[in-house]
Amino acid sequence: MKVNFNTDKEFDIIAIGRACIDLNAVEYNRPMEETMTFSKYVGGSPANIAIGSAKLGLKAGFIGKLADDQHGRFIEKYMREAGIDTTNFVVDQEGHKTGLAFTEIKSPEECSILMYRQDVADLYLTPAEVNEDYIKRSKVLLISGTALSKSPSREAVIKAVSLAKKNDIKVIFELDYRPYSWENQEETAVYYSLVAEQSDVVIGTRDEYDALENRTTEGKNEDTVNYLFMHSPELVVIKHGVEGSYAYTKSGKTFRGKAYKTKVLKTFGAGDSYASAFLFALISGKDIETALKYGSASASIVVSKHSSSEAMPTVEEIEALIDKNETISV
Ligand SMILES: Nc1ncnc2c1ncn2[C@@H]1O[C@H](COP(=O)(O)OP(=O)(O)OP(=O)(O)O)[C@@H](O)[C@H]1O
Ligand SMILES: O=C(O)C[C@@H](O)[C@H](O)C(=O)CO
Repeated sequence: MKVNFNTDKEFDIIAIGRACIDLNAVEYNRPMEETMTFSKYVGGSPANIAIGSAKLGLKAGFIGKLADDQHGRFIEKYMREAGIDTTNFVVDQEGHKTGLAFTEIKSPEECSILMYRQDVADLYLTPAEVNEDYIKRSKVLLISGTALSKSPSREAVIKAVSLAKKNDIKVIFELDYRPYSWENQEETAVYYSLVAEQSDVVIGTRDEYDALENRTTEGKNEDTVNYLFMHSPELVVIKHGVEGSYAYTKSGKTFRGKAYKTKVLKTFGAGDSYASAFLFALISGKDIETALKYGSASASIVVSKHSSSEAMPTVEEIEALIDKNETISV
């Protein structure tokens, strides 16, 4: 079963949200207090997804706000050289800074991210900086949930969603829930449900859907999809870490994607690499079952490497892993 996209578009995917810096511990398998050196990469979930999908051959664009500093310029150059259209990046003129994410790798299972996101430029994107003529040129608009956490970025994203709907562009909502970005869970649930109900495809982990539904205990996938299918979504993807993922269609079908065996270095980056390859496969006309394999294989490759963005795999690497067929049974 496939998802249909508008074929006569210049861009396959335009992402909106943050493009930031990841500083990943070079000395790992220890607490960050003992890490003296970090490697710099472009980061931020929607930027990682745009980079991953461009590496797989999609034509990607980006809507976001960058700091007028060395980090902002590094991000723009890196993304442009990765083949992403960066013409709709706005450069902040009010002294806001680039978001930084320091990653701690204590062990392959124990990873955490220390975020510096006070007054970050990406959350100052305004509705006036979102351009209808740009969004109209894409098959897909990819929304990252964190961009809904503060105004004016929140309103900018809501405007982008309504422009996409007006122009018959598919809205993909990657929940990308980062609790520290939000005032409280009530607020998250309000904006997450507002955007999820208007989206065509929603992708998130079980925990993220619990945030969307404002639950304190783990919800059931069946209840989540029953709720979302009363609204716009035609496809809902729910990820369960190493236990794999499920894709549910409005027409009542369920598909399961199994995780692939790998030597895990760290766990972050899994979600972004999964989304980029899953969307690449769907937009390239592959069926949902195959798209789940692409997403899982891509994630399995990225968790074995040091970064999230730079480590995004090629189609050949993904297909080689799928062909090996060494899935994790849980
Ligand atoms: N340890 C692992 N080994 C192999 N594949 C994995 C592992 N962990 C996750 N994956 C793959 O990555 C996919 C997404 O992982 P997960 O559900 O943890 O998403 P996420 O929480 O969004 O990721 P992130 O840690 O980047 O926020 C899974 O469906 C699975 O296919
Ligand atoms: O999304 C972020 O802001 C940080 C990411 O770039 C980081 O690599 C990560 O968390 C990926 O899951």
